[in-house]
Amino acid sequence: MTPVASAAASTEPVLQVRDVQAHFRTHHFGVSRDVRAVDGVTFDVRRNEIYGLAGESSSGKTTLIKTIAGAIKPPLEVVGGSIRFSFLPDYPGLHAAPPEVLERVRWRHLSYVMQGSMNVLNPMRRVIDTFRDFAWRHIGGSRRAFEERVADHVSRVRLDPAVLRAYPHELSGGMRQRVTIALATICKPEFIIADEPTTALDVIVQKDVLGMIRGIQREMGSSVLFVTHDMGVHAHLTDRLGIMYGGRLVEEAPTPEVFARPLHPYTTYLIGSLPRIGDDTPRKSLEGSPPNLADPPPGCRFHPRCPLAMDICSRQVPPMVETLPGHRVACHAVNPGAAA
Ligand SMILES: Nc1ncnc2c1ncn2[C@@H]1O[C@H](COP(=O)(O)OP(=O)(O)OP(=O)(O)O)[C@@H](O)[C@H]1O
Repeated sequence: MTPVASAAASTEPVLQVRDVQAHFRTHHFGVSRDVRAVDGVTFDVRRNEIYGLAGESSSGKTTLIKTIAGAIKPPLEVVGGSIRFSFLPDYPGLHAAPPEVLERVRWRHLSYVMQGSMNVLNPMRRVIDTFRDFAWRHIGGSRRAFEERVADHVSRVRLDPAVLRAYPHELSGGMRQRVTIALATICKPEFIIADEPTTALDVIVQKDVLGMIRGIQREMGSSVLFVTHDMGVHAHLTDRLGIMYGGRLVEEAPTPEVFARPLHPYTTYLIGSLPRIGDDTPRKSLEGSPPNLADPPPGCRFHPRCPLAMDICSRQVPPMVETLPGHRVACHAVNPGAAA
């Protein structure tokens, strides 16, 4: 693997998401339902950075990355916006690209690490066969040279190359997750999408796997879109962080800035609810429940739960404003007059 200079993340976007809307649309017995799971999301992921997406359950994180990954199946529909990758500039999203283009792009330019490694590992086949299926056509060369490269690569994620001859069920959860990281990185893709990849692992293995993702990303200079509800993981791993609430992005900033200076009241709550060593004061809980995205509240979707809510909040959607350099937030209380 060729090391790539990796000081600060460059500002050039590899992914440009613009006003994306993805809804679950169902029609049962003459009744139509439109769940606005992703409703107007705009952000960039730059070259050589780990961009985190956070937010509580049902905020739309998984739907957003499924949409970005082109994994759109009914009832999910992309109803607006565009998702442009630098390596696929001619299509407004993977969902709009023909299958032969996707074949070319997947694993080579874009790969995934998902929760539950069994999704990608075929339980009936040895691990090496999965590597052959996904990566050989991109890497080429003789079978022997390919297998040597795979063996070398799995040792980088601290696995004994003997795992390549094993069936997935013979490996522990942590080992399987390392195998999926090795699979996702063997072709040195420019972009890696990771959805809660460590959530099912115990804390020690989780730390190890996160360190590995960071190490490989730095070395390859690739970009990672990393989704987890775990703010502690974001604090340790991501470079920039987007906070989702009710299908929308409500705040975005470099990760240390989000933790040091959260501006949106929802982000303040998320950070305030993190446990701290030596601090026994009870954590603040948030009144109310997440919005019903089939019938979301008008204006700011957070207003029914917001301690700072004003009259305008129930009437107008707050625009996302760059309130401080590199720090965007969508809140009428933080940016008074911005909606005018
Ligand atoms: N197949 C589906 N049909 C209808 N609505 C759905 C479907 N899948 C998800 N939703 C709805 O879309 C919204 C966003 O869900 P999503 O899973 O994207 O959120 P999330 O932030 O990833 O949550 P979690 O962390 O629990 O996975 C929720 O209101 C959810 O109920």
